[in-house]
Amino acid sequence: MEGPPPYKNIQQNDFSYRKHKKQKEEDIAICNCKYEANDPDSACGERCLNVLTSTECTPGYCPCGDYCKNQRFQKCDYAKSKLFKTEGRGWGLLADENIKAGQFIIEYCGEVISWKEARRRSQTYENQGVKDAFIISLNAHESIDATKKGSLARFINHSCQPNCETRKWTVLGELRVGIFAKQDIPAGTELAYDYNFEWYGGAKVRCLCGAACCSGFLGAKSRGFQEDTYLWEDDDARYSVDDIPLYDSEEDEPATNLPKNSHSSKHESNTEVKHDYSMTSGDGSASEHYSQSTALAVEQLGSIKMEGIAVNEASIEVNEEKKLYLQDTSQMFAHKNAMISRIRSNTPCRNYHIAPSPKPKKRSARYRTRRPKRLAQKQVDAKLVVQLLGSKEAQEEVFTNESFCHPT
Ligand SMILES: C[S@@+](CC[C@H](N)C(=O)[O-])C[C@H]1O[C@@H](n2cnc3c(N)ncnc32)[C@H](O)[C@@H]1O
Repeated sequence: MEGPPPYKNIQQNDFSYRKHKKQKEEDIAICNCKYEANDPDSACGERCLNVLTSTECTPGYCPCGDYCKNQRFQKCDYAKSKLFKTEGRGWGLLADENIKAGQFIIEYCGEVISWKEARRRSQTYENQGVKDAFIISLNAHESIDATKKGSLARFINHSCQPNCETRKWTVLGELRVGIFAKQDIPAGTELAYDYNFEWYGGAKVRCLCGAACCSGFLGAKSRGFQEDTYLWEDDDARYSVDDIPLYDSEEDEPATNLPKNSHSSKHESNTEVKHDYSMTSGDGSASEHYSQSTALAVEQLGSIKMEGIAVNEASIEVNEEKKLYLQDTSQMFAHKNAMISRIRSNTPCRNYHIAPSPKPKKRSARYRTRRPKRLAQKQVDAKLVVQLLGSKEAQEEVFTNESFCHPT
């Protein structure tokens, strides 16, 4: 049987992009554990101060010496696992022994690269037709790319009901990502964790994890995905109100009868919506592009494709919005390891459309309201209206102004 596409197996992160941090002696965390032969947990077990802060003990500094059990990343203290071919999800990893809840299974190794480099690479991989995503976020500034160099952890698939999870540990001054068991895992079971996949555009990949609670697509819970899905619904022809006149039924009041303040508030809200930047999918059909392609992806907001009119005026504000979005995103990444998705600038799915806007107002697409009814001039028979009006003053007022509203 044909194996997975070639990659270099590594058991420690690769630091070609930058040097490994040099830990200063004063920064080394030393626990106060004391090894006792009759208590195996005494040598840096659950109660070890370093374990409690997800920091590995530094060899030569740990009071337990060779008995220290808190050097699992450094010693590649992995659970046994093996590769297997899945149905529809490429390769996967199986537990090759019984694994206990909480056990360290394997490190997610790869090349440590900057966030910017991750973006650049993901675009390159996309262009090269790499189908699977292997870049995960390490912190707000860096990512781990296991595409060309990585450990077996790169084969662990996503599940919406996972038996594993990622955890970050500090090892010799550097942050590292480990895969840990969330529950007891019997030998022969597929290992899976929740990718927290960040979707920023491109094909929506069907999730084939098979869990009852499956969210349907990789990244379905991510902000980008949800906004995109929301906007697609908003643009659905069923919700279009472009051709609906100002008032819809006989019971509706004509605009001329509306109290002044209510008219102005209506106008205000219209203005607000008009000023809103609507980012909409240029081609709705792309949202239904349930591709099986799973090329790895890093967001590419820098290459936003703007279509429509009034782009110039709007662009400053859009950049603001973009900045906020990026800030949000990096903050999110500071808290979790996310498999990263990319905007594919060449897919129709992500054609941002900037609505014409005389004076832009900052509002998130998330809060975007439906497009307002068009303020069409209703043709009014003024004389008829006047006859129906009660007061003389009103009649005079209307006759005086009749020329303004009567059709000519
Ligand atoms: C880190 S790789 C996992 C290993 C990959 N299966 C392989 O053959 O190399 C992530 C990729 O695996 C696929 N994948 C993982 N979990 C999946 C799932 N639940 N449903 C569909 N595809 C999945 C997607 O293509 C994703 O981009």
